[in-house]
Amino acid sequence: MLVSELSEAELLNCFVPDLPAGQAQLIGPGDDCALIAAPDARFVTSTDMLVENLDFRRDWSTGFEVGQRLAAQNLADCAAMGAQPTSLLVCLGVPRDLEVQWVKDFTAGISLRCREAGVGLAGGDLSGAPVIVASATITGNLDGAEPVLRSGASAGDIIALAGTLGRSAAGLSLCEAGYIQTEDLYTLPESLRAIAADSLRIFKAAEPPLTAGVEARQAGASAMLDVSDGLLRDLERICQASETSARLDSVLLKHYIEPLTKLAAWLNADVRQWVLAGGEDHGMLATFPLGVPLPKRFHRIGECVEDGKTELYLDKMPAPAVLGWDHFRKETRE
Ligand SMILES: Nc1ncnc2c1ncn2[C@@H]1O[C@H](COP(=O)(O)OP(=O)(O)OP(=O)(O)O)[C@@H](O)[C@H]1O
Ligand SMILES: Cc1ncc(C[n+]2csc(CCOP(=O)(O)O)c2C)c(N)n1
Ligand SMILES: [Mg+2]
Repeated sequence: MLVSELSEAELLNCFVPDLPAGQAQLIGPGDDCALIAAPDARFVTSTDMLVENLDFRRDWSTGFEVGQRLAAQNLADCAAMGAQPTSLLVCLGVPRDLEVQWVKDFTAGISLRCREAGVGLAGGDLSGAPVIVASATITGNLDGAEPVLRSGASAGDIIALAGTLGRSAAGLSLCEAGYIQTEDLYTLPESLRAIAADSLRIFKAAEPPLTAGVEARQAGASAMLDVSDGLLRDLERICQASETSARLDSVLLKHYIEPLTKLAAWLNADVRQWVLAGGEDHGMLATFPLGVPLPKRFHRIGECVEDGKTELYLDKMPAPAVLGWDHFRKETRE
C-alpha cells in the first residue's frame, strides 16, 4: 500500500499507538504539544535532518535503518553535551508513491533506539515531499550539572574518543563499490567479511556509545562533541572554540586504522581518509584535564598543546589536509 492511499490520520494511526514513552514524557503525541518534564529548569535541545540521496539512499538502507540512524545522531548530540535525553520529536516528508511499510519501518527504527535510551517519541509532523526528508529534535536533561561545551579544552588536556572511527566511511565505500547487503560480502576474502559487515551496519545505522557522554561529564571532561563530520574537522571545532592547538598521536590512532587497513586496500581506498575524515560514526570526542582517569570506553588519541594557534598536528607535523564532510564545500577542511 502507498501513502497516497491513506489519509494523514490513517497514516498516523499506523504507528502512533506503538510509540515509546519515556519517564520525562508527561503527555505524549495526540494534542497540539507534548508535555515534557524539565526538572532542572533548563534543557538542552538540538535538531538534525536526513535527506534522501544526500544522507541515505533507499536502495542502500531500509526504513528501519534510516529511523535508527536519525535517532542515533540526535541522541549523540544530546550525549555530547553530557545530557540525558528526555524527548524526541520527528518530522517526516514523504513522496506520495512511498510504501506505507517504509514509514512503519522508519518509525520502528526510531522507536527501538528511543526505547534503548529510555526516551519518549513525543510527537512530530507529516508532510509530502519530492524525496524523503526526515528531521528530529531532541531535548535532554543535565540534572543541574553544567553542560560539556566545545570551548572548555585547555593546553595539556588529554584528547580521547569513545566509539568507532572510520567504520561508517568504510561502510559508505562498500556501498559505493556495490557491497550493499551482507550477502554481497561473500565475494570478499573471508578475512575481510567481519570488518566489512561491521562497517556496513554502522554506516546504515550508527551505533554511538550514548551513555559515554554522561560518563565523560561526570568524570570531568573539559570539552566534548560527537564526531559527525570527521575527526580532524570536528577536533578543529574544539580547537577553534577553545583557542588551543591539538596534537594527535599516530601510534594511538593505530587502534582505529589497523582493523580497517586490509579492507581499504581491497577497495583501493585510503584508510587514513576513513579514520581522520570519515564522519557519521558519532563517537564521543572529549578532552580531559591531565590526571583525570578516563572513563571506560574512552581511548587516548592525543593532547591539547599550547602554541598560540588553533592548529591540528599529527605527531610533530601539521595534520594532513584530508577532506572532512561538508554538505556545501567538499574540497577542503574549513
Ligand atoms: N538552520 C540553522 N539555524 C540556526 N542554527 C543552525 C542552523 N543550522 C545549524 N545551526 C547551528 O550551527 C551549529 C553547528 O551545526 P552542525 O549541524 O554542524 O552541528 P554539529 O553537531 O556540528 O553536526 P551534526 O549536525 O552532524 O551533529 C549548531 O549549534 C547548530 O544548532
Ligand atoms: C547516500 C549517502 N552519501 C553520502 C553520505 C555521507 N555523509 C552524508 S552527511 C555526512 C556527514 C554528517 O552530516 P551532518 O553534519 O548533516 O549530520 C556524511 C559523511 C551518506 N551518509 N549517504
Ligand atoms: Mg554534533
